[in-house]
Formats: sequence, structure tokens, C-alpha cells
Amino acid sequence: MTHAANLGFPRIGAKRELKKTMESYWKNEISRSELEQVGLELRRRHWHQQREAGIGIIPSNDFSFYDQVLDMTATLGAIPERFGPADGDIDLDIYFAMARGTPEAPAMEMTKWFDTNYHYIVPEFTKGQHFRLASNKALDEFNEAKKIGLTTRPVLPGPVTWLSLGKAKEPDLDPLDLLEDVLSVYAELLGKLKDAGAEWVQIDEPVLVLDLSDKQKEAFRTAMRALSVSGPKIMLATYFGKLGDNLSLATSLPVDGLHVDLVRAPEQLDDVIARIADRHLSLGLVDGRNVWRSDLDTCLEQAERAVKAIGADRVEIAPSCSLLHVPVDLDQEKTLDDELKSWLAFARQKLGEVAGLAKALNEGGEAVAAEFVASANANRARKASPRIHNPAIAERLSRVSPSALNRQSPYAERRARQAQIFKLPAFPTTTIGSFPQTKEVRQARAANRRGDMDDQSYGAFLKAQTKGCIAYQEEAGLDVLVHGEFERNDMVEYFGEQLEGFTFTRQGWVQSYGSRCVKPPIIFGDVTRPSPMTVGWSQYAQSLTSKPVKGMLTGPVTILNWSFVRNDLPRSETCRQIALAIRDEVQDLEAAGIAMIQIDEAALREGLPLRQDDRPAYLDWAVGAFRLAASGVRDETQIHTHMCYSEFNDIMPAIAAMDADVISIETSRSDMELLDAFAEFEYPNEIGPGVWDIHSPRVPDAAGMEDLLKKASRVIPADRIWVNPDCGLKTRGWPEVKSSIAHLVTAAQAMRRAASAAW
Ligand SMILES: CN1c2c(nc(N)[nH]c2=O)NC[C@@H]1CNc1ccc(C(=O)N[C@@H](CCC(=O)N[C@@H](CCC(=O)N[C@@H](CCC(=O)O)C(=O)O)C(=O)O)C(=O)O)cc1
Ligand SMILES: N[C@@H](CCS)C(=O)O
Ligand SMILES: [Zn+2]
Repeated sequence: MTHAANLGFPRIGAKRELKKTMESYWKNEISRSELEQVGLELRRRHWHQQREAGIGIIPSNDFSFYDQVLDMTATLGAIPERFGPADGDIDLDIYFAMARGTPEAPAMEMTKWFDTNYHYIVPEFTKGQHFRLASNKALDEFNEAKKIGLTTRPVLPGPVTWLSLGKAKEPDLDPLDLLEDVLSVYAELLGKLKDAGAEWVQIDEPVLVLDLSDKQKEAFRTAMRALSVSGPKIMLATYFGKLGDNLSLATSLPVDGLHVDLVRAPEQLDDVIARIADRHLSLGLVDGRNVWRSDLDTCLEQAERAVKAIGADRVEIAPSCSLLHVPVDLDQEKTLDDELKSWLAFARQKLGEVAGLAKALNEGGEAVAAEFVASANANRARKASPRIHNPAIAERLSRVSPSALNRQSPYAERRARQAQIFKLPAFPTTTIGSFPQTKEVRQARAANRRGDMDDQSYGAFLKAQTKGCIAYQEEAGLDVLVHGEFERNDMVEYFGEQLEGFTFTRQGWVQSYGSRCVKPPIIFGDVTRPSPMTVGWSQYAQSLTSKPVKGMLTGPVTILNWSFVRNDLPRSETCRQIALAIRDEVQDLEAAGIAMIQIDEAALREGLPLRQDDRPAYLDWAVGAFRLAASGVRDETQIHTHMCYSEFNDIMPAIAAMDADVISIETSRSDMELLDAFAEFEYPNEIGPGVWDIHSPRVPDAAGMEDLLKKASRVIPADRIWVNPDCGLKTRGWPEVKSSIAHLVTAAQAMRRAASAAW
């Protein structure tokens, strides 16, 4: 019999219960046991829902109070020294301190999980680091599920992925050198799981879809040999891409099963079948990264090929990856129109598809005929729907000339003209765009949406917020101001709501990091901009001050990468459509007198293909889309961009090719290390390296920021450096913001004094 399996369920809760409870705990409003109780209820609810959906192989330990990689770090006792003694207990408070930092100890670094909008906490390694089984979370959750009659398949991030994603804190340490010690803890944990009754474990090794070094390949052989000795059977899970040249490695490892992603890489099925030998094969057929209903007939045809080749008993049907990356339940959406809704599937609906496919294999097509027909009809209707095509857009795009991707003059000329106009001091200070999205702001928006606050009152409220923010920035002594983004629920969703071809959900939350969630808009059709989206707010803010106020836009690549994108058109085409809409907005801002315009491309790197070979083509169209959006303005208009991630080395030429006049980047958590890439590449334009880690509630002092700026000015010419935080301030509270900005301005002034003394 073929089993229906799941690799991971979204843990935040259909109504973001976990988020709300965690945030209450952090504010000391509830006790730890109340927090733990909500965790338990969510796990139970999700197990029940999976069972009800017809899933036979249900995961445990996919729940997390912050992040599954941090859970593994805690399990292995890999606590950085600043959070307590290496052999001390790891309780929830130390765990949260590692994730969020404390006044004394900066948080551990956080970065993007492969090519998703999910962030994990980066493990830290030192020489001679001692590992020990420091948490029984995986075991406890397995036992918890057993109490409700479920023998789950516990999930663990695998040792090679965990080490590969971590960071050595000493220059000549290779994390993989720690493998042996780490493996002994994994083996101990697997032994305990087996003793508790676990028949299988899911070991997640998504690095198997990356370009691997010989040392990583060898680490896989060592690791799987060690783990296969005495624990439960291993389902080795790979996802987010093709195994490619790692296929023979993956199929030579002593594991009992292999999960492959057949949504991203359907072409690998026959090769995998040919090499699977006597292992179980888990077919990732239902898209765990997007919200479209599956083409069940095609999925069934793929599954039948596997069953025919290796027998039903060794085949599992599954989503392509954990369902962490999609919203929980489409049935909660009461305002989406029926036609659009019929095209979609969220986590619970996807599990229904997985179970339906397994049933079709086990009982024959008649057993699920109605479901399959409904699905095929919906997909057919989607293809034929007049709502998805707008011929005028294709026609306009075909008329875009190559010159539309170039500014009028080279950067050096623009720089001179802009310097004359803006007359900024050395080390100009600015922020990235958003100011605190306080409870008051969110509640006003929620009241307006419910109809409890009329549009006029809501507009007046937002104007007052903006006015207060401009006054505050002037008082704080910032040089380049922003309007504060109070009118925006999210930097992508806000634009999605105003563009044609997009739809949005009410409850389609997806975890981004910790308690923070996003509601990615859904791009279902050709994109157009019916009217200006931001001009009124920028114009209003600029009318309040004589200092420049940056117009604030989200770039086309980021809108694309942070949305659920239609799967019936190449992503590059959809991106060009969005770029044209943003270009129109940029030109309208300029015409309205906005002299600096920031186009955020926070997610440009996130969309970078995981394999080197696929990268040039992506970078080519992504940079082209940015340039199309940004280049329709005069030389005097200063274009900024912003990116909040900390790996630039491999895409420096592309970043330079974007040709933004100023780029602000996240650097503070990595101690300015990544500026080396800008220095080595001799990045020609201006740079604002973040000097304040805004992901942590910690207030950085002026001396620390000054140190970071000094480090920056050792590698970047001082007259090209801007002073700003790592990212927007929407998640912070006003008191921390005010203290931190006062320190930031002080640090910039100190740098100016030192520079004028030296000149
Ligand atoms: C910069 N980042 C972003 C990413 N992706 C995006 N799509 N957007 C981003 O900004 N990826 C990388 C990083 C990740 N960082 C963050 C940072 C902050 C958040 C965040 O704050 N998320 C909020 C939700 C934001 C939002 O949509 N708010 C809405 C709805 C607010 C709400 O919950 N309203 C309540 C009522 C109000 C109340 O009582 O308080 C309700 O409707 O029930 C809004 O402002 O209108 C979060 O809450 O997690 C995300 C990613
Ligand atoms: N302008 C946005 C960028 C976040 S990446 C903000 O400030 O929140
Ligand atoms: Zn950012």
C-alpha cells in the first residue's frame, strides 16, 4: 500500500495563535506554562488535522517556538558562550535569548532559509566545541503524539545541513571538522527515539540540492553510516531543487528512504527510480512553495510510474517540502471570490490532495473520481479565464527599448549633479523607510478594514502619524527623511493590493521569522497599475519639511519573490510586468517633486537559484527588471536601493549593475565583514552599511556604531558612506528607536569630526 506522508505542518496556527502567545510571553503578560500549553494545543490540533486529512505518515518535531535550526542547535547543546555556560540547562528563556538577544548578549545571526522568505538562526562554531544532548524536545513531542495514538515520524535537520548552514567564529575552523562529535549526539538522540517506538525519522538534508564540495560529500557518507547503525529507519529528505550531480551520492547512502522534490525538478523522477534500489521513495508531488491547486492527473501519472517500477509498498506521496511555506487553511478565506478560490490550495487542502493521490493508487481512480474531476475542471477554467490575460501589457512590453534600462548619464556625472542639489554632510544619516508599526497603527487599520473607522478618519490618523514622524526626524537631526510607511500593512502586500492581476488573503499568514509573519499576495494574472500608489503620501511628507524625503517603493524582484506567483507564465515575464508598473510610479514620484526615491530589493538575493549554473540567467532578468523600474528619471533624481541580507560576495557584479546611486545593506550582525566584498569589487556608488541590528530589541550604543563606521571606512572611501540601520524600524518600539537614532546621529557626527580633522 502507498502511504500519504507529510514533511512538516505550519506551526504558527491558522489564526497566528503561536505568534500572539509568544509575543505575550515576551512582554511578561503570560507565564511560561501558559505559553507551553498553547504550543501543546497547536501540536495536537495539527496532528488531528493531518490524520483527518488522510495522512498516514505524520511528522513530529516540526513544531518550534522560534526556528527548527535553532531547535537543533539547542538539542546539540551548541550554546554560544555569551548566553551561559556550555554545560548549563537550555530552557526556553535561554533559547529566546539566543534568537532575540538580550541587553548584554547580541542575538545570533539570522539568515534566509535557502530560497525562501523564512529565516533561520545561524549556528555558531568554535574550535574544540563540546556537543551534548541538551534538549529532549524531539523525544518529548514524539511521546506527546503517542499519547493521542499516533506514531509520528520525527523530523530533524540533518547534521551536514546543520553544519553547512552554520558559521565558524574562528578563521581557520571548518564547521565540518566538528562532524564526528555532532554525530555522536545525533546517534544518542536517534537511539532514544527508537527506544520510544519511532520506526522512522525524517532527516532533512536540503543541502543535497546545492553544489557540494568533496568534503561535504564525504561528510554525507560518514554521517549516514553513523546514523544508520542503531536508530530508526531514515527517510532522507531533499527539497527545493534537483539532486542533479548529487543523485549518485544520495542513492549510495545507507538510508532506508529518499524524498525528492518533483515540483521543482519533475525531470529527475526516472533517474531517481533507476537508482533507488531497495529504498523507499517519497515523491514530493504537491507544491509546498506555492498556493495553486495541483494538476492531480499529472501527479498520478508520475506516482504510477514509481509504483510500477518499485512497487506500491515502497512509494510515499508527499508535498514537495514542509508546508511551513504556505498558509494553513483556504477555508478561512471568506472574501476571496469563488472563482479564484477554486484555483487554490493551502496546507490543509494540499494534504487532501496528497491523501487523494495515495487513495487513487491504493483503491483505483473511481475512489476519488469526484475530487479529480473537480480539480481538473478548476484548473481548466483557470487556464481559460479572461481574468488572467491582458494583451495590452504584452504589447507595451514588446515596445520597451533597451535604452529604457539605462539612466541618462553614468554614475560619476549623476553623483556630481546630485551633490550640488542635496548638499549633504559627510556620513549622511537616514533610515530605511518604516517607523514603528505600533499597536495603535495596526488597530486603526484593522478598524478601518472592519468598517469601524471611516476612510476620512483613518486618513487623518495616518497623516498625523506621518507628520509626527517627520517632526521627530528633523528634531533627531537626520539628514534624509522618510515618511514612515504607516499606511502600509507590509511592503509587498501594500503594493499587491493596489495592482491589477494580484489578489490577497485575509488569513493567509506564513511565518517569516520567530513570531513575525507575512501574508504574501497572490499573482494570478497580468499585472498593471491602475493609478499611483504612493505619490500622495510622499508628497504630503515632503510638504512638511525642507529636508529631502525619500519616496519609498518596493522593487519588482522583491514583489515577485515575496508573492505567490502564477505558474502559467515564466517568472521573468511577470517580473517585467511589475517593473513597468513600478517605473510608472517612479516617474510619477519624480513629477510630484520627490527628488530621492528608494526602490527596495530586499529579496533580490533570495530568488537567486540554488545552483551556480542557473544564476546568471536569473541575475540577468532580475537586474534588468530593477533597471527598467529605476531608469526613467533625470540624472538629478537620486535612486536608492536597499537589501537586507548579508551575503553579497557571489552577486557583486549584479549589485553594481543595478546602478543605484545609493545602496543600504544589512551588515551589523556580521560586523561589517561583508563590506569586504564591496571593497574587493571596488563598488563604485554610495553605500549605507547598516550599523544597527534592528532584528533585536537591543539598543546599540554610539561607540559601537562609530566602531562599525570606522571599520567600514577602512574598506570603503569615506565620502561614499551613509549612516543608517540595517533595515526598516517597523518591528521596533518608539523608545528603542529614539535612543538608537540619537546614538546613530552621534556616531555620524563623531565620524564627521574625525574626517574634518584628518582632511
Ligand atoms: C523585511 N521583511 C519582510 C519580508 N517579507 C515581507 N513580505 N515583508 C517584509 O517586510 N521578508 C524579510 C523581512 C522579514 N521581516 C518581517 C518583519 C516584520 C514582519 C511583521 O511585522 N509582520 C507582522 C504582520 C504585518 C502585517 O501584515 N500587518 C497587518 C495586519 C496586522 C494585524 O495583525 N492586525 C490585527 C489587528 C491589530 C491588532 O490588534 O494589533 C488583526 O488583523 O487581527 C497590518 O498592519 O495591517 C506580524 O504581525 O507578524 C514581517 C516580516
Ligand atoms: N522600506 C522597508 C524595507 C524593508 S526591507 C522598511 O523600511 O520596512
Ligand atoms: Zn530591509
